[in-house]
Amino acid sequence: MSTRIAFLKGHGTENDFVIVPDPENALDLTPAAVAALCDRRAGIGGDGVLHVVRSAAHPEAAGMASRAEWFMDYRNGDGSVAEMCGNGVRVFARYLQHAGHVDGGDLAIATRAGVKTVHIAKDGDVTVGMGSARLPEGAVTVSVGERSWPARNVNMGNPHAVAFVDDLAHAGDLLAQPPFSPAAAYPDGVNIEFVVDRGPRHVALRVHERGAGETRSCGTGACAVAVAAARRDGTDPAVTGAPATYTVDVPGGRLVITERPDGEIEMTGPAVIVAEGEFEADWLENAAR
Ligand SMILES: N[C@@H](CCC[C@H](N)C(=O)O)C(=O)O
Repeated sequence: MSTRIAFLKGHGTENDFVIVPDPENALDLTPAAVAALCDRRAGIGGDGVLHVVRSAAHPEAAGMASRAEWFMDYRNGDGSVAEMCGNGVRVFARYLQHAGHVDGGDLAIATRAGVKTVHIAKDGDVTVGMGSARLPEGAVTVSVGERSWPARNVNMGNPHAVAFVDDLAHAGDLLAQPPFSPAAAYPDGVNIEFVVDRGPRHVALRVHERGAGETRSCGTGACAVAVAAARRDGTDPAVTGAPATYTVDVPGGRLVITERPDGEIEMTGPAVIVAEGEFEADWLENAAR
């Protein structure tokens, strides 16, 4: 019998992840292995993998080890690497609590987009200090079928294009990557959010995630949407001097995003562990061939 490898399954607003605890970074999680784990028919199924590694044991995170014991080595469902995952970091924190590595309250988690501060509240929600957004200049256009929309380029550590539309149905089938231009705006690909208004400082989105297709939620995407909406609505905290809070409905639930005048963004939402189990190392090796 081959070695058995522990995993958990979790989600944040139905953005779902296979969680692979690997404190000493001993597993060879190739892109093909990640894709096999995330396969919804032949694997465990998920939008991505949360590879849980001690920062000191990972070459990309060793420099953050003094500030954050754990590194979220995030992979998209197609096996590609991403800089950051907003829903993932909440679920990662929930896993650390579930496994007894941390109590509730405040902790820090290393990501490829830097160290993120996390607060696990007694009521169950998790709040993440997401850092600040970058807003690269330049017009961007996204298309679905015959329709095109101007989009705002927002970088939350990972790249986003935010398009305000009249009706989320106009976004059509988001399984395939919607075309965008100019290509040079996003040399490494992009996550695309389509957004409608629901009320004052209340919006709803659908998203095509780079490396995963249409998902039920995207935390960094919700932050990018709140930032774009604040610039559109004249509530940019850097201009008004007051925080701007947006409620962002996603197909899988609701996230609340606050941007402060200093640019810092906080995201609050649920994080749930739904199952835990084991898979055979041999299965993964064969599936990843
Ligand atoms: N679902 C995530 C984002 C995951 C990474 C993204 N697909 C990318 O490639 O940048 C979130 O909640 O932020």
